[in-house]
Amino acid sequence: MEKFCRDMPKIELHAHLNGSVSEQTIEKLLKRRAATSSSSSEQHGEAVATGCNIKPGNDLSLDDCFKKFSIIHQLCSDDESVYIITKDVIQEFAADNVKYLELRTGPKCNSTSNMTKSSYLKSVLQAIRDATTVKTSEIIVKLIISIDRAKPLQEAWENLQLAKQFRNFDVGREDMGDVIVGLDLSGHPSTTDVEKFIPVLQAARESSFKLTIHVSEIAGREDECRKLISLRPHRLGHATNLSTHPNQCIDIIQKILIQNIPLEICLTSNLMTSTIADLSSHHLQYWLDKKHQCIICTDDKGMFSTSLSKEFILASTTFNLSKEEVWSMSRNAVEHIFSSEHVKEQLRTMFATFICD
Ligand SMILES: CNc1ncnc2c1ncn2[C@@H]1O[C@H](COP(=O)(O)O)[C@@H](O)[C@H]1O
Ligand SMILES: [Zn+2]
Repeated sequence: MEKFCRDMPKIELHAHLNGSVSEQTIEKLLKRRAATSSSSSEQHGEAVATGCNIKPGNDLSLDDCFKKFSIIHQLCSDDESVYIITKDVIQEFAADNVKYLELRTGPKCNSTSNMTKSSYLKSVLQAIRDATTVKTSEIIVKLIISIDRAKPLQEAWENLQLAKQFRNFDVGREDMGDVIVGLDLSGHPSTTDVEKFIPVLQAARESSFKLTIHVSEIAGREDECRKLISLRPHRLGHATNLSTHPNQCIDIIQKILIQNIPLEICLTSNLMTSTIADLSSHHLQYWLDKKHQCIICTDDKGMFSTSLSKEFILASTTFNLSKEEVWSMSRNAVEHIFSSEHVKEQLRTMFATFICD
């Protein structure tokens, strides 16, 4: 099964750029910083001492996880490092037989390095172009712009503006349509007052962007989830706590089922952030029993030392899935990508002609 999961073509639809940075790339960035600056040695020390990877078995909280994000953000605070991490992340997904990747990130600025949100985004897009236009590349990469729920509303409007401005940036694959395909709402789930973002998400929808929203990653977020689902998002991230108290959330569960909104499932992430007690109680089983569309994803492969193959292996061992079931979960993700019918058709053909034993 392990070989099968590694060899099988895969579709990754929930991967945060900065959370996907591998240990090797972090080493590379630390060396680069050490070579180019002497004043930031404190930052190196902090990053190295804390370690950017969360090791299995640690008693972690989402707070720890978000502290680590801010360390990675400090390390990737100039255009060149943003370019490096994007290229590396794409190559690592490609090496894991990911054939289509929807990477997501929130544009950032840094006055010390003169990085603007716009230059950040350009660096990401140039790296997508350079990583995917080499002859050996078989991966198609699209971008989703993240709105951080912990940041001010103004930032969300700026992100939408940037998404519109750069949606058809030339990444050398005109036949594949726009490179920016959607918007995401994510960030620390304990921050409240997410309703304020609804008009931005609505406007994004009206501009033909697809929407994916992190919902119910922690308990007690049913009311906000109800409001966000009324936007009719195209996919949902996590939805961890809905099935834990199905009676209180039955209306939400019904909506997800009736509107057929696929769920992006991130097993290791949920386990490591302790938002589930253990894998056997993971909500994937609940939704599979209802024959609902679930997409296996990594969330933050660097942060959680995982890969998409590892997530499929974990799903198959935890929930006793056969090779056929694993294959069809991977194949069916094609139907939920944010790209055009033309791209879907290419991926359908790729799956149909792939020989996997
Ligand atoms: C673990 N569960 C999670 N829940 C919510 N938001 C998460 C997340 N994992 C990652 N992010 C969001 O993605 C950002 C890092 O990527 P970018 O800097 O945008 O590339 C984090 O700062 C957070 O806002
Ligand atoms: Zn996420």
